[in-house]
Amino acid sequence: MASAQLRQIPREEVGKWVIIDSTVYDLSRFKAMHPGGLSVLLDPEVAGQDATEAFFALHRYEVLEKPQYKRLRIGLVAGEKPHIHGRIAGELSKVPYGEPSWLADGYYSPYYSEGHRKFQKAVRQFFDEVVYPDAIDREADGKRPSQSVIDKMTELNMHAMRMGPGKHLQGRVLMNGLVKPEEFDYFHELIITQEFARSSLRGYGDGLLGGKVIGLPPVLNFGSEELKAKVVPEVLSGKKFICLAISEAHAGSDVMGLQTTAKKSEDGKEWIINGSKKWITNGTFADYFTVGCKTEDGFTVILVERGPGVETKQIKTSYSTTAGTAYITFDNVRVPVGNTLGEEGGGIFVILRWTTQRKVFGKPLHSQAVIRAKLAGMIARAESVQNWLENITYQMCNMSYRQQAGTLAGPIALLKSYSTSCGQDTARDAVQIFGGRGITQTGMGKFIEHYHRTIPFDSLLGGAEDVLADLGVRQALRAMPKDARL
Ligand code: HEM
Repeated sequence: MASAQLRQIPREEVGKWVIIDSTVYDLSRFKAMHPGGLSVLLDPEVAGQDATEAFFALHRYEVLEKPQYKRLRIGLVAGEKPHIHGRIAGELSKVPYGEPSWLADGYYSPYYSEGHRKFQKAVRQFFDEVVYPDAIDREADGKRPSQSVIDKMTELNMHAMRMGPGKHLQGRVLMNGLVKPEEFDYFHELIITQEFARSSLRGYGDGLLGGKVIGLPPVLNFGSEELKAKVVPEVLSGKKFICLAISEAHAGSDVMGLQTTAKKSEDGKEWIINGSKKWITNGTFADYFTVGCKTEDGFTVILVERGPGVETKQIKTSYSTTAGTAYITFDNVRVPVGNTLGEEGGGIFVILRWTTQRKVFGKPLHSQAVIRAKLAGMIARAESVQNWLENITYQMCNMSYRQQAGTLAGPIALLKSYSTSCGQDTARDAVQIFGGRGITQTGMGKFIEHYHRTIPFDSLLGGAEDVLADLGVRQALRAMPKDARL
């Protein structure tokens, strides 16, 4: 803050002005424009007084940071210094349980090295300074994330890092050289994912090539060399967007019930695709579509480039339009057979392998036991999810890709289901604690309102909660020893 240039005003001379956090504000010209009205500012407990407590009971800190309100500052109370702060770019929160325990003061973790810590700090700084301001603006205007943010992410190779460890990182400078490609592991990926979530704006986060995280792996793992050489660099440099187009109006998580068809042309050189897809993240602005199709042999995944016969329309969901959620129609779209990802008829393998891995009053309020009980539940849920997540990440760091697919699909499905159900419980509790503010899109409870509104997405995307939990249990049942008895 530019407090250094502000003049010193003795407390007894503050007169008609107002003090907030040892800073003196002249509200005379602002009064009539105050969104909270005039009368509150004329209240004898506010006008000419220290209104710090009253102010922070009603506003988020960021209100004071806005340039139009910064101009109302005229001085500092002599001999005092402001000490209240909001979000400080790049810094860790000191609020208990406000960070995963490995980032909390005095805690240890077997999973993270000094290198991970430096990496986390740099990623947070980047998110706070570059991503967060754009997230706020785009949530407000509903437009797709700014290309300038996508380009800055490209400079750090963030798009490539979001795909996890692997060959696609070779030869790249990651996070300005902070981590070598061969050292990048699943904990680095986890750090990026969690910093993404911290921006608190669910739709925007998905808008930042969220479709790529699920749409590109089938290309990387099952595409021909020719296809990869063209598509992967374009997508990882943020120049083109890709999305995963599986679900349909008739079939959500039920992949085998899809109705979009792909038939071979007479000369056998092309696929001809017809059908529609619904709820496709990034679809409105995607250049490539990883499409699940019904074919003669079963279910086949095919990469489609935007072109004749492909149409995308925005779907208005209860999260923001920044995610580009689309309804897509394919009308006799012709695609070279070389765009087949994996085996013809082998599509279920291509998709399931990825979707199961997707993660992804008077007295203070806390003086009431019922509120503390809610907080206890919220803390326990967040801590248990984080610990389970770190354990699975650790297993991933030590298993081959094949072992991960075989051993971890069930636990990941259960963890995904558990974490989104915890998230929904926590969102409900948070709204109860915040009251009306928790259902208001502006002001103090805006992130609670946003979270409560958007958490159901996570419980549905990548496999509905109940379906995934059942998948996890079925995998466990298959592994039951045949000779074990009670
Ligand atoms: C620098 C001084 C102030 C500024 C710049 C300011 C600005 C604002 C803004 C931008 C809002 C809209 C709320 C939001 O969406 O976050 C608001 C609401 C409000 N303000 Fe202020 N305000 C100031 C001082 C005060 C003071 C001293 C009081 C008296 C206690 C007050 C009482 C209120 C009330 C009651 C609301 C409505 C809150 C709600 O809708 O929940 N404001 N103010």
